[in-house]
Amino acid sequence: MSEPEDTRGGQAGDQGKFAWRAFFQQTTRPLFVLGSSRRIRFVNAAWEELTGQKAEAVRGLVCSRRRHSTALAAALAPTPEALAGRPDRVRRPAPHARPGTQWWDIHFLPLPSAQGLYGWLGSIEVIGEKATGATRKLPAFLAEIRARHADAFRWEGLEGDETRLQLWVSQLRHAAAVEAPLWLVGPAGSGKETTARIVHSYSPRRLAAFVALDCAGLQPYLVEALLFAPGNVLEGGHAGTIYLKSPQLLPRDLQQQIAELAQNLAGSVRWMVGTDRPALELTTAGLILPELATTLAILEIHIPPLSVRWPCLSHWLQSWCARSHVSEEVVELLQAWPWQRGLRELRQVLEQAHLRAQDQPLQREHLPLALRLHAEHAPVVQQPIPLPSLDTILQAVERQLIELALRQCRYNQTAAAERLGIPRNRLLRRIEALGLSVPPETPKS
Ligand SMILES: Nc1ncnc2c1ncn2[C@@H]1O[C@H](COP(=O)(O)OP(=O)(O)OP(=O)(O)O)[C@@H](O)[C@H]1O
Repeated sequence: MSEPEDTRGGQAGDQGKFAWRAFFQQTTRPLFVLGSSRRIRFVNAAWEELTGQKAEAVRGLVCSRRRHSTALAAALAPTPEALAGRPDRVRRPAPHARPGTQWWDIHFLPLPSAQGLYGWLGSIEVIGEKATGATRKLPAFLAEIRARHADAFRWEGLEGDETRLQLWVSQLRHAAAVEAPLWLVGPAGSGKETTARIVHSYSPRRLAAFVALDCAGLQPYLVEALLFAPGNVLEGGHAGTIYLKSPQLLPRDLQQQIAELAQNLAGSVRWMVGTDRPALELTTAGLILPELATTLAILEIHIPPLSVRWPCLSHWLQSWCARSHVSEEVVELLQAWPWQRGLRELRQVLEQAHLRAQDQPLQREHLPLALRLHAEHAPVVQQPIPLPSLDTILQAVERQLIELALRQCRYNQTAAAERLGIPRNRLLRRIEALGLSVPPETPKS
């Protein structure tokens, strides 16, 4: 086979060349030919149809899986086996060139020539359903369940008058409007996953599923299977958002695979992550692979501490125990507790209190004993001790010194004045001013 002159293969002068191109153009299977430098030499009409890309636009594109390769170039890159001159087959997530196709099975056929390896013929078989989750039609009952579920995840659960809350919600609203991966940072139980669900339910992918993978609770091989094995959560185009909880606990090779997957799937699924520390800190500590951080920590948003989220209390009460108001006293008790397990602990306490109250208004006695005792023994804010005036202190010191000097000198005033280093007249004036009563001089024994 001689080298084609253009990617569509239409204008060759030589009849031999034209024959294979015509054949390739007629087949409905998407085909492409890479030259020995892995550049695209030819694509057929079915390939253009599949990818939505024109032959002219991709001619010369180097197909490799380097870090800065486009998703399309990475998807078409020959496998190591094919590079070694052997036929090979690989399944890869379809790039986002055209929404819909989820997986590509690519067969690489090395093309020998008199000078060595001419390049590769690639043939693509599309696996999986068409249409992204956003456009896919759901059965009515599923759509209804999903809509009801989405109702539980609304901005109202986050909003409040506090400036910090408003700023936070405006960052999240921005995150909902864009496609970039979102990295949420906050301690355990602070509401990272719930926040991610809220952002998802306002995003363009809200009709598709929110898939949460708990990398702390699942064995790494299960996380790998859920993402990469046949029947994984990405197949079928149902997933709109993948949420990874604590990916820093995954082995580094799996983190690398996820980074590559996220790069390849950019545009067809949204990635969100929840960790207890910022991505940079986890990367510096060697817990998160830099590739994963640079791929997924595009928007990093921190969950505000519970102490500034109290304006949301009535909303939480409403969603957890169908009640929107509690007395000031109960609110004060709640605010005094440290809530080390965050909103998860608060939710448990309020749900239990609600059960104890049996539909009566929530009172102090419905709260757990530990919480009530804590409030009673909470350190009382100390009032500053009032200080005596400087004159009072100086006079007290002066009085003690004069009395001491007089006692030591057996109440001889002349000797006491000398001991104090002041004239006798001055000592007499000070004795009078301080109202000291001086006994008569005692004789030497
Ligand atoms: N805005 C909210 N409105 C109502 N409930 C919430 C909200 N945020 C969090 N919660 C509740 O608080 C609990 C903890 O939330 P979530 O699981 O989202 O926290 P997390 O930070 O992801 O926790 P972890 O890191 O331990 O997984 C859950 O029961 C959740 O329902």
